[in-house]
Amino acid sequence: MEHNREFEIDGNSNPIQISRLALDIGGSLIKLVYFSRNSGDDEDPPKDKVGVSNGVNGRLHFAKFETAKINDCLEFISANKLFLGGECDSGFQHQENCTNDRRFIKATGGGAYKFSELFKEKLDISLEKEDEMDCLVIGANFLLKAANQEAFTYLNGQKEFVQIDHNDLYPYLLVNIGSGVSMIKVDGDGKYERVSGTSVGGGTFWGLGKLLTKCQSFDELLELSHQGNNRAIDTLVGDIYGGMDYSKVGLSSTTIASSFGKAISDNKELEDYKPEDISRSLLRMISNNIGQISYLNALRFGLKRIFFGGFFIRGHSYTMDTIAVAVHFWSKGEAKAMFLRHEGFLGALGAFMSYESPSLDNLVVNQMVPLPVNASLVTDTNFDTLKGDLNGTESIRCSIYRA
Ligand SMILES: Nc1ncnc2c1ncn2[C@@H]1O[C@H](COP(=O)(O)OP(=O)(O)OP(=O)(O)O)[C@@H](O)[C@H]1O
Ligand SMILES: CC(C)(CO)[C@@H](O)C(=O)NCCC(=O)O
Repeated sequence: MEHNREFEIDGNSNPIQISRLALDIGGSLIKLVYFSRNSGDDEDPPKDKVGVSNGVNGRLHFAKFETAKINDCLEFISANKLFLGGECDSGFQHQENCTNDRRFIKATGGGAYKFSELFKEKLDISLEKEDEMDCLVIGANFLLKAANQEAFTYLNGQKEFVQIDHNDLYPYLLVNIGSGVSMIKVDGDGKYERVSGTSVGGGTFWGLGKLLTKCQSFDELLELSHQGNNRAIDTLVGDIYGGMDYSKVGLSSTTIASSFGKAISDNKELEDYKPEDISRSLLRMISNNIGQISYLNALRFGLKRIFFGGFFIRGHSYTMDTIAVAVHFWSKGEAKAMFLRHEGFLGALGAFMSYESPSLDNLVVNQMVPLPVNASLVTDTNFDTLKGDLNGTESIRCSIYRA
């Protein structure tokens, strides 16, 4: 059990009980959300109106694995017995008492179809499939309503949390930047339409970046972009206009006129460019493009708020800044780009929320209190297969109760 502190025997020697695991198996990453109930007496369980205990306290945990390393994920689930919850879990029973022998976990994303057999074969688990878009919307609505300090704006390096008025949440545009990008107009709980998408997304950044820079990991590529200068490769308006702005149409000399445009005229080979400059140009090109398409879709439907999720963003300042500037620029300040702390976990959370336990009519997760320790979504760490990377240490205190 040394892989993940959350599974250690606690101070009272009570094993922490894991119940309810959900997966989002995407083109690039597998996201896991699971609930561990508190081991004992540290907090009173939730009570109903007449004071009868009707729930359990615990923590929501988040972890992720590269889809290409799905065997690490299977090993993680197996080693930590994450599947013991599932249907057996009522949220109230001890797992030892569970007599149900059918094991299933909720799963969404394309991989829920692609890897269904693998889960059956290796873990004897059935994946109960939930629609990817349904899950994204459920996850986003849930976070926007239930979580403290979930949505924030990012402008000029400043992060500002946005207070969401539950009565004035809809409509909004949800832009999920995964391997590809989905744009979803959300009108309410379960009311949405996928209005657009683009194949130029996170997979494009990582895929092209890998080819062009020889980086071995996404983190390395992202890290490189910090030190790069996109002007080394991008053609700016000033490069075309002899250093001047093209002010008649509102283009300053520093605006990118053509991403990677200098590669044509420079007469250089790939090796002559610094990998950090390539990474920066690529990140800027893709973020800009997504910001612009998002704004155009918001405009189509008169939406003022655009929430961006997906693991491409990765809490990365330059990515968020570029997207926010693009939305601000194209909308002339009318539309607002907002980001979500749990960016990449929307789908997995949606799958998690879709459990219908026979003994729980309505599942409600409340008391979302981000933990001050280990709760940062912006600390970049290297991928650790058994812990999941970055958000593997993230957990949120919450309660599950019968509504
Ligand atoms: N450790 C990582 N390894 C690979 N890609 C990463 C990593 N961290 C962030 N990314 C970025 O996140 C993207 C995947 O995001 P996300 O997990 O939200 O989508 P997905 O579910 O895999 O994709 P899709 O929904 O299109 O199937 C990658 O394409 C890459 O740009
Ligand atoms: C195919 C999905 C939905 C899989 O998550 C995603 O990668 C995506 O939205 N791609 C963009 C496809 C398009 O609309 O062009």
